[in-house]
Amino acid sequence: MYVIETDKLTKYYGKERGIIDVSLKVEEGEIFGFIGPNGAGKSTTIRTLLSLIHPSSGSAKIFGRDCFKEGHDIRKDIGYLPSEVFYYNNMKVIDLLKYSASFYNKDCTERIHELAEVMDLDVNRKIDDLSFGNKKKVGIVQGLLHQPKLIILDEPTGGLDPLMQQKFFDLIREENKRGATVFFSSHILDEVQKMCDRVAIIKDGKIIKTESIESLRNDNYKKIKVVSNKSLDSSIFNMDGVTDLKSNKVEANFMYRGNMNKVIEKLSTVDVKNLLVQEPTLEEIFMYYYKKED
Ligand SMILES: Nc1ncnc2c1ncn2[C@@H]1O[C@H](COP(=O)(O)OP(=O)(O)OP(=O)(O)O)[C@@H](O)[C@H]1O
Repeated sequence: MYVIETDKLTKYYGKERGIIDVSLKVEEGEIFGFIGPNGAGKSTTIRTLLSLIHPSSGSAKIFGRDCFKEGHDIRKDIGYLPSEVFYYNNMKVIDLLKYSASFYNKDCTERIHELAEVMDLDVNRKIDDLSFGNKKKVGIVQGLLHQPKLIILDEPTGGLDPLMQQKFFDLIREENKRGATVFFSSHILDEVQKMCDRVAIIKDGKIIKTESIESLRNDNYKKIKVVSNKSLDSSIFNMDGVTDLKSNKVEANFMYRGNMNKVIEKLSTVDVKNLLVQEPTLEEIFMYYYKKED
């Protein structure tokens, strides 16, 4: 059984595209990244999973149960951290957290204080008096206080300083070790790379790739630079697997995905002065997928 399973999940806002045919499978215990630029459909997918909005078509299950029929029950085992948090400002932090805890059939008091300590949050202050970052911390404690089985994070780190981001990531890793599955939406590649086992890339409402971070890195294209001692006919590199070929009289730069021996064969006709084969950065890998689908 998958913790999250969607099949061709589609949401239109009137005529406006939200998401189209989003099919995802998230396994128990994974930290699953969901990455895409602004407007790609990350929040729409999450809000649909949480049955905060209804899909136009397709299905979604969490813990094997239908999100739309059983949303109310399922949510008790989900910790959700929205990208923006809004509160009744004249409440004290502790009162808000106790109120949130009252939705669950367990005593969360100890966990509230543990989390507040880790996140360096003064629970006796009024929400009104908190900075944006501190309000975000309230959201984090609120999302985790009931020790959820599934944690859904929508762009969670906005507003947190680097130290707090680090503490937050450590906290999420601990929750994951405890057994929680994590669905982590972000447009920040670096944090996805550090945190996640697998990642789905979403663009213009559609999933364009689902892959482990490791194989995204390993099975991907290489950046190749060839410098020749003599003038170089770069058209020899017009072959399957080569993209972005740029050249001048003695130099060729290109991306290559395929059997390296084929490149070496071509190089045997060149008087090579220098050869550079580089792994692309994760950023370049993502840009490659975004561009390829245009
Ligand atoms: N309430 C709404 N009414 C109309 N269109 C909407 C609504 N909410 C989202 N959309 C549209 O749906 C698409 C997906 O938006 P969504 O907010 O899910 O993207 P996102 O990947 O979460 O982006 P961001 O990182 O900017 O939050 C966008 O084109 C957006 O304009």
